[in-house]
Amino acid sequence: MIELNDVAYSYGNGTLLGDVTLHLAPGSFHFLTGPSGAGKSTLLKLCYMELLPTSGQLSIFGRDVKSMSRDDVARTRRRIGVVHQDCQFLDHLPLTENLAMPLAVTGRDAAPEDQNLKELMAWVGLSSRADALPPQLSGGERQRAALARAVIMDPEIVLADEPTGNVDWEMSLRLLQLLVELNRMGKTILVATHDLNLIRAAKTQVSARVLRIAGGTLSLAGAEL
Ligand SMILES: Nc1ncnc2c1ncn2[C@@H]1O[C@H](COP(=O)(O)OP(=O)(O)OP(=O)(O)O)[C@@H](O)[C@H]1O
Repeated sequence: MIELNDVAYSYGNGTLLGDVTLHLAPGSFHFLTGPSGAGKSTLLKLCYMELLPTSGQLSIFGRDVKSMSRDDVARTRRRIGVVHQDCQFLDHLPLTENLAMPLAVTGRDAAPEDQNLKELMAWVGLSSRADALPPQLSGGERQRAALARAVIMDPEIVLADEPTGNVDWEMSLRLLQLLVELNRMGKTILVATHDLNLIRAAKTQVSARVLRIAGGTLSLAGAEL
């Protein structure tokens, strides 16, 4: 689904990532961990083509990103759902309208009474918050809303950057459960997280590979996980 071969990335002030090789197979579940500032978000941005490699090869759904036109990139991105670290919403629009926004962009039905939208709200446990404005949501509600928005286009891949940041343990487990359910539906999942307890909890439920990024390189995490 996503293949990085000897990918390096630099923001211009020295190499942040060097020779990173990563293959995300269809239906796989990966965690990406490592110290703050190691480059987890950067690697996710490469997987979403928000950034392009400084060198090396990045292929998504079998196509080298270098050969993609702007339209190809837009089409490819629709097949990837992203939960951003800061999960921003349009504060003046109710939650349902925020979640329906990706549908509206592609000209699909975005009405609040849309059945898929209703089911999605129920799936993340936010049916009763449909009319709430984003600033009225709790941290856990925002994170669940961000996950719902990421999957509204029924993507094949879900990339989540610290999806359990700023929520308590109970809510972390609930969010993990949603990610596990998505994986059981066949979606390929990549989650960047600091939370080793979350990874341990996940490993009792799914066969997840844990990668650690440090010093610019990617390796399989140790036996402590
Ligand atoms: N747009 C940018 N321009 C320059 N440097 C950047 C930019 N974005 C990130 N960096 C730097 O790149 C490094 C890696 O950042 P990144 O956000 O990928 O790390 P991370 O592992 O996700 O960190 P955290 O766990 O704290 O979220 C950091 O030193 C950061 O300051």
